[in-house]
Amino acid sequence: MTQDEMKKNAAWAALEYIPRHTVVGVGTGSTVNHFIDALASIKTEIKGAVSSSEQSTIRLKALGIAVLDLNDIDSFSVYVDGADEINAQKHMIKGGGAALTREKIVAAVAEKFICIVDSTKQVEVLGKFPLPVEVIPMAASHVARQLSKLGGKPVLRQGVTTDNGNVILDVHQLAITDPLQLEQQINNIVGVVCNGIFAQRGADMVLVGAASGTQVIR
Ligand SMILES: O=C(CO)[C@H](O)[C@H](O)COP(=O)(O)O
Repeated sequence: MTQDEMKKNAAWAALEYIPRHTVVGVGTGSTVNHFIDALASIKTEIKGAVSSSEQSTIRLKALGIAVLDLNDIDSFSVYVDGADEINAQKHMIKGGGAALTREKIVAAVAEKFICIVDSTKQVEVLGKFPLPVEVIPMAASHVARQLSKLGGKPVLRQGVTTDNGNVILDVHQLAITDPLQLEQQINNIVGVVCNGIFAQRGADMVLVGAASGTQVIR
C-alpha cells in the first residue's frame, strides 16, 4: 500500500466521526484533500465547512461544499486535519503546507480535533520534521537569531508567502522533548505569528492509516 493510499484510508475513516447537520472544520494538505472528497459525499447532510486555507477553500467550493466565515460561528464540534509528525501524547508538528496559523485558529474554536495521518507520521520525539514558524517578514532575521539560541537551525522557506502575507522559517535539528514549553517559548519571540507545535491544543483522536488497516487512537 502506498503512503497516499494510507492517507486516503485515514481520511475516509474520519467520516464516521462527523456529526450530521453541523459545521465541520477542515484543515489543509494532501491527507485533508482526501477528507474533502469524502466530505463531499455527505455534503447534503452538513451545514458547511470552516476552512483553514485558501487551498482547502478552493477544493471545498469546487465540490459544492459551502464555506462559512469563522467569525460567524461561536463553536462547532469537529475539526479534521493532518500532521507532519504526531507523538503518543497526540502533540503534533504541523505547517508543512504553510497553513499552520489558520489551522491553529480553526482548531481552537472546535470542540474536538481529529488528526488523520498515515503511520509514517508517528514519532517518539517531535522534531525530525523541521518545525515551521510563521513570521512577520521584517522580523525574519531577528526571529531566526532567537531560534538559533534555542538550538535550532532556521531556514527561510524559499518562494513561500502564507495566506496571511508572512514568511515561514523551517527550524531544523530541534529535539522537542517538552512540546508545551517550546510552543510557548517560541510564541514569546517578537515577530512570531504562530509556530507549528500543536501541544496546547493537541489532537483528541487520531486515525492512523496503515497497510494493516486504520487504527483509532483515543
Ligand atoms: O499542517 C499541514 C499544512 O499546513 C498539514 O496537515 C501537514 O503538512 C500534513 O500534510 P499532508 O497531509 O500533505 O502530509
